[in-house]
Amino acid sequence: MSQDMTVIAENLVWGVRRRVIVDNVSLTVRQGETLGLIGPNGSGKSSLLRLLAGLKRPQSGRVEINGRDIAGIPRRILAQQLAFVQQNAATDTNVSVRDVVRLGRTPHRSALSGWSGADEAAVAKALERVDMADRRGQPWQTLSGGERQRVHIARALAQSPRVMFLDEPTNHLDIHHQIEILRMVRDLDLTSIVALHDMNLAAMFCDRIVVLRAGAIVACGTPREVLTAPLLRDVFRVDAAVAAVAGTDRPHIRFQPG
Ligand SMILES: Nc1ncnc2c1ncn2[C@@H]1O[C@H](COP(=O)(O)OP(=O)(O)OP(=O)(O)O)[C@@H](O)[C@H]1O
Repeated sequence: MSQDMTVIAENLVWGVRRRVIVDNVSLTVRQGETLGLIGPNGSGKSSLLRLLAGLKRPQSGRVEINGRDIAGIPRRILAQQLAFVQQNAATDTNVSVRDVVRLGRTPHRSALSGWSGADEAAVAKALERVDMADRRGQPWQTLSGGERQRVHIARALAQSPRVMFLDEPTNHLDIHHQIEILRMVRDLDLTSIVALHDMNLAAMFCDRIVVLRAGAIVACGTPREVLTAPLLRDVFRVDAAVAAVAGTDRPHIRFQPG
């Protein structure tokens, strides 16, 4: 199998009754790239992520990963390649942190194989990466919101995916962990698509940014190309001063009270 984990969406359309929620979206996410998805509340970021990950079927259009239409890939095979970190995902059974992260190994195990050294190593490394190794025995229900979020990210990492989808992964996280998680996502050797509200974080960590409004792409490019004062006014209805961060080609946004 080729190792090229390019994600290609062609003319995706999805809606509910007469309302179009994802409106003819086409995009390409290159192997190894970190793509940011930004847009106002309700602009369709989560819906688009779910279509791209094969968790929802488009009404028309298609998604191709590694050159294959994902509609034709069995769920288990897809889960060996894609991981999804949901917004406010719930885990409501009586389990420990380690148990939650172990679930990430499920797609790689067969009914006959026992828990292997490789499984154990993947879980240990994932817990380490999100700074939760010393909490592995703690009951899930007792974790704080940010700790739960980090454990869900660890579960996705334990899945050893080639493509990772993250829906507002920095929600609930303190600033240190916001930066650490996004730095890790950027530096991992995988293709990632991240819905984010914080545009300065998107500017810092994404290779390219797609801007959604009412389900349609209104801009796509590098943070410098996309995050301009006119776009922020037009799409997000805020006044902002955008400056280049010294020594980089990345913008920094300073929002201005009206
Ligand atoms: N199953 C559904 N039935 C009805 N409406 C839906 C459904 N799923 C999504 N929507 C609507 O589609 C729109 C887009 O939702 P989505 O969650 O994709 O937006 P979002 O950009 O991720 O929003 P946010 O920034 O608030 O998380 C919203 O107005 C939502 O209410």
